[in-house]
Amino acid sequence: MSETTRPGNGHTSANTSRSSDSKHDVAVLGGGSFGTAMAKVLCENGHRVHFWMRDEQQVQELKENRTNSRYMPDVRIEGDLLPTTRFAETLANAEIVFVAIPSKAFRDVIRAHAGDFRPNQIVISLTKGIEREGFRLMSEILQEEIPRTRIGVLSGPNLAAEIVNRELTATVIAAKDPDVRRTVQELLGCDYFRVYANVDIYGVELSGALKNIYAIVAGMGAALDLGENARAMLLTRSLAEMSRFAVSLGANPMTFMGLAGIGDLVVTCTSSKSRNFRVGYAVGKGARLEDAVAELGQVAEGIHTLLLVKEKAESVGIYMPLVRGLYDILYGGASIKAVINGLMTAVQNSDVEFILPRTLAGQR
Ligand SMILES: NC(=O)C1=CN([C@@H]2O[C@H](COP(=O)(O)OP(=O)(O)OC[C@H]3O[C@@H](n4cnc5c(N)ncnc54)[C@H](O)[C@@H]3O)[C@@H](O)[C@H]2O)C=CC1
Ligand SMILES: O=C(CO)COP(=O)(O)O
Repeated sequence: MSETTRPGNGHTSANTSRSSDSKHDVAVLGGGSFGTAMAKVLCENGHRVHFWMRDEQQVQELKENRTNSRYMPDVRIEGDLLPTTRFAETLANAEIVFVAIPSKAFRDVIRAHAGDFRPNQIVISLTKGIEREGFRLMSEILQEEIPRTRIGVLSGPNLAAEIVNRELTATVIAAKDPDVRRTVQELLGCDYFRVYANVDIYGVELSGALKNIYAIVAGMGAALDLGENARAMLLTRSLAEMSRFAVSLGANPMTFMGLAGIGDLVVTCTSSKSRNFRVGYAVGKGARLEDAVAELGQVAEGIHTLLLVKEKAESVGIYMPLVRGLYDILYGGASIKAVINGLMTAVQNSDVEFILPRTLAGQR
């Protein structure tokens, strides 16, 4: 569908989809696919967007052509956009800061510039990953590095490639502070982008990171053409496994019924627009993992998240057969066929373990 005929696209130029009358200074950190998508929504909503990235060439291209062709070819960002490589300048006037830096670099970037954040500034993580050291989520890193800011997490079924075309999308803002939730809803919400609220920061953030693992699994399943029943089984057992893990670490199980849980799992496990799905698909077709990642040229967080979750699950004793199977394929040299066979012939167990605990499922 073209931009001009899309249902959510009742407008063709900047400022016409703004949800609130007032213009705010906002910052977006990270010039990749998702930073670009969020900068575009914010510009179209009429805000002044200070857009930080490390690459001077990208900044020049955005200034001259209003495009970021490395990550979003053919997409123009209209409106009040101020791209820069100067971090302090980005934050100086921003009321709210959105961070779209991959998890591997997240702490380093925030720590290096911690002094530039102001007390009470709102800082929202858009990143769906986990830090190796201490199994920290991005909001926990923000809490440690810039504790005097007000922190939130945005997560949901949000393929950047669709958002930049104004395809109808919903997301979740998770924050304890109602003012933070309201501010994000007002700044980002418009006729193609809806923002729902949650208070379970840990559940929203963890599910965003975990679903990347299952998108790789789903990509593999698609490459092998396992069938529709298998696709439904994989998706549902992925949900069971990720919620088992997250709930045992303190998340609210109900979060998995929402957009950040099942919503994000569905979109990434069924779409070839997901980079994690594409990596799984390539490996399922016989590519080596390194080649699949190199070919992608963008971040696929699930590759790293898998290692951390496998380690964590083993250390705290959480049963995660899909994580274990994917790990054996990607890092242990196991054949996909052998892993599938192992999963299908394992002890038969409970469907919904919040109703029938796994330990009781085999008893009569
Ligand atoms: N692309 C998408 O559809 C969505 C992505 N996300 C999440 O957003 C985060 C960022 O992903 P994308 O923007 O898609 O990745 P990307 O691969 O498109 O871009 C990554 C960006 O981070 C920058 N970067 C990497 N290391 C850096 C450093 N040390 N300092 C400064 N910049 C650095 C790169 O230069 C690049 O601009 C990931 O955690 C991803 O899971 C969340 C929702 C949707
Ligand atoms: O998180 C995403 C959509 O919600 C994007 O997924 P990928 O990182 O796999 O592209």
